[in-house]
Amino acid sequence: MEITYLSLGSNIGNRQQHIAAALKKMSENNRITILRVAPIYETAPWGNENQDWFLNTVAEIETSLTPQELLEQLSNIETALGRTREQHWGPRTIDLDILLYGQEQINLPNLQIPHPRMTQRAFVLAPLADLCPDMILPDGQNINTLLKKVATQELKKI
Ligand SMILES: Nc1nc2nc(S)n(CCO)c2c(=O)[nH]1
Repeated sequence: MEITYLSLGSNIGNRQQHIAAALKKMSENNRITILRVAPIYETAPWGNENQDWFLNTVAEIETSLTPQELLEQLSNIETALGRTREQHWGPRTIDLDILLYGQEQINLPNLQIPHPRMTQRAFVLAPLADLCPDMILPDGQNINTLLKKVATQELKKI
């Protein structure tokens, strides 16, 4: 069993409901145990600023699924909740990203762990730091140092 951190985000429709529904579907998988969920943040859109603000949080889970199996389960949940992949980095009903899978470092065409952009994103680092204030990433970076670097990205706890 590995301790895994997931990013959840939504910026279409009832954003809080989409996040709650995704967590519920995860909890219904008997190979996933949700241990803790960070506070939810309202966050400025990153990457493509020309879209609505998101709600984001991070969930800490324990899973016996392999990283690839977990990715597949998360994709199934996104589809079940009406995710359509129109625009890259565009609006979405729900987005589930694997941030960390234990201390593993994975680099496959369809799966990079730790998430390659997580250190650039306040909407990931802030809730992750709520759960793990002294986290050191597998490559040795300190979460508090990283948080300072993204301090200009707007977000607020709801
Ligand atoms: N604030 C914010 N900006 C984002 N840009 C992208 S892409 N995404 C989707 C996650 O990759 C988000 C997000 O979840 N939150």
